[in-house]
Amino acid sequence: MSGPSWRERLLGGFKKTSDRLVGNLAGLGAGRLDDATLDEIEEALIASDLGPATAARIRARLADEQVERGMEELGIRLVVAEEIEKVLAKVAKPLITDKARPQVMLVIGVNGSGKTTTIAKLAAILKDQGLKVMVAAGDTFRAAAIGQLRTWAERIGVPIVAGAEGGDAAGLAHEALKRAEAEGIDLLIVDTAGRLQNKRELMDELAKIRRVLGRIDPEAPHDVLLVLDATTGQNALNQIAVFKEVAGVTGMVMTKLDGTARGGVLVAAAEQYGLPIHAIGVGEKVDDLRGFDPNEVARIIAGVAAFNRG
Ligand SMILES: Nc1nc2c(ncn2[C@@H]2O[C@H](COP(=O)(O)OP(=O)(O)OP(=O)(O)O)[C@@H](O)[C@H]2O)c(=O)[nH]1
Repeated sequence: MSGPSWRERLLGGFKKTSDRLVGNLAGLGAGRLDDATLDEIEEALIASDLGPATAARIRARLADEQVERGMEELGIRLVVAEEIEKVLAKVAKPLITDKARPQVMLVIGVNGSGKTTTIAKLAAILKDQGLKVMVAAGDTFRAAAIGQLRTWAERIGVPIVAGAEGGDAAGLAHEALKRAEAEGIDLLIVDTAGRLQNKRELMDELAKIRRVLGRIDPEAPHDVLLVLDATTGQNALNQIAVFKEVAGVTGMVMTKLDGTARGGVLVAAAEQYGLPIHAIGVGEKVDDLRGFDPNEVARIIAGVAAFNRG
């Protein structure tokens, strides 16, 4: 084995986030934690994209603990880590892949969020675990999206169902599920178009795909996975609201947590929506997508990964 470990990648991936949070908190704990200082801490946490609710809770906890003089910066960060962990622990849920045969997973998200790459990563990981995986190029809106998924499918060695650009996505999903059933596939992952600028069209298209799949298997799709690009910050949070409304999201994957200072948005998304977060992406390689340990990620974000608990 060569290359950095997952932990090293995780540390690298959240470095900017962590640096930003630590930078925002720098020097704030040197004096007494009076109201003005607590306000500053709360603002620093919000500036780090953690979301207002988490920031307010951390403020309240610091105030509650009757922290008198000289609360060290490190002490504050340990509290921050604990609170982040609590938020993440509620949503960090592995993807369950034994719901049905074939299990149908609809993958949604705006163009560029990392949808295709995430489908490829998931397909590769689950194939490695011994599942028979098939992908369907349901983003018929763009020829490039179809081509990109095809390239990935060939590289990973999983079957793909794809049609022509501009084809009917629901028809394609139907054909894919029929084939998946006939070929004894365990998991069918269906890509979709993510045209958020036209909410009505997107809603109609996703509803049609669901309807068509449901005709073959009333339980399908078993999962509706939303892929979010962490670098878009607040915009990613808005996307959750829209996709929840149009598609009944069952879980999320957050990508591009590497090289962005916006990793706090993972916490804000968890806090605000409480939807399961199945995996996070910290790079472009297959191995860069995984489920996560809330304690580990919280400590990395808060910049206390090197310190023991307690
Ligand atoms: N750094 C980094 N890049 C990522 C990650 N996930 C995806 N990408 C990159 O983001 C870009 C967009 O990813 P795609 O998978 O093509 O996104 P998409 O949502 O399918 O976009 P369309 O194909 O345009 O619909 C690609 O260059 C990916 O390699 C990640 O976790 N980290």
